[in-house]
Amino acid sequence: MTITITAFERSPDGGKGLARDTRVRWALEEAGQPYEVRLVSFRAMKEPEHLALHPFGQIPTYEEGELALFETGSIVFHIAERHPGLLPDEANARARAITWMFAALNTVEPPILELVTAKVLEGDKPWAKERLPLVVERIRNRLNQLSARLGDADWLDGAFSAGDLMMVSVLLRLRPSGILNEYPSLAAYVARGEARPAYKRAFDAQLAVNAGKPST
Ligand SMILES: N[C@@H](CCC(=O)N[C@@H](CSCc1ccc([N+](=O)[O-])cc1)C(=O)NCC(=O)O)C(=O)O
Repeated sequence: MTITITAFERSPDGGKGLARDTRVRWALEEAGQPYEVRLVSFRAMKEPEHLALHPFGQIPTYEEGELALFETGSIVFHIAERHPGLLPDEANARARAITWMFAALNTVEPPILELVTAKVLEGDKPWAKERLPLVVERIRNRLNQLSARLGDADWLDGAFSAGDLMMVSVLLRLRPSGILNEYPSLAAYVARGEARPAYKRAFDAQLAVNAGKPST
């Protein structure tokens, strides 16, 4: 059955991989699954048709026959469950890879999103200058812990998995801040993810959508 995802008609970053449809595109490419893309405007995302798919009026969504999903973690897990290439067959290794998916979304991404909030949404608040260093400290704490665990391994737990796909995607959000470059082993880990042919196809596909469109 045809897989259809939704993505920004025009991504604020000009389609350079930070919007979360990249994670789903990457998973589908790793799984070798063809997919269609329905582009949605910011306005359309808040209209009933899209809200029926995504209660929070966001992208991405995933449709396949009668099934409609939202939340990139859930969508990537759904793809990984049904196609080889993203989760190990061995039960314990599979469970550990899924643990790393949750760790990326629940433990590493929140402080990174706080930085985006602190800078973009709260930057003009009188207390912003006081808050920002606290946010950065929480990110550095997590990155110290993550780089200690990764050590000199290529991936978080043996072969590349959906856990790495999610962790690399989360860390990519940090790149504009420059903080990632303070952790050479994590920067190299992210670069390994970006070097994967499946990631390159996902990135190029999103960029092509935005080519020639001024970023908002
Ligand atoms: N928890 C949800 C979060 C989905 C989400 O944040 N979607 C964003 C796009 S990806 C987040 C994002 C957007 C833009 C950039 N950028 O750099 O341009 C980066 C990331 C969205 O639809 N935002 C519009 C809205 O909420 O009204 C998931 O993981 O799927």
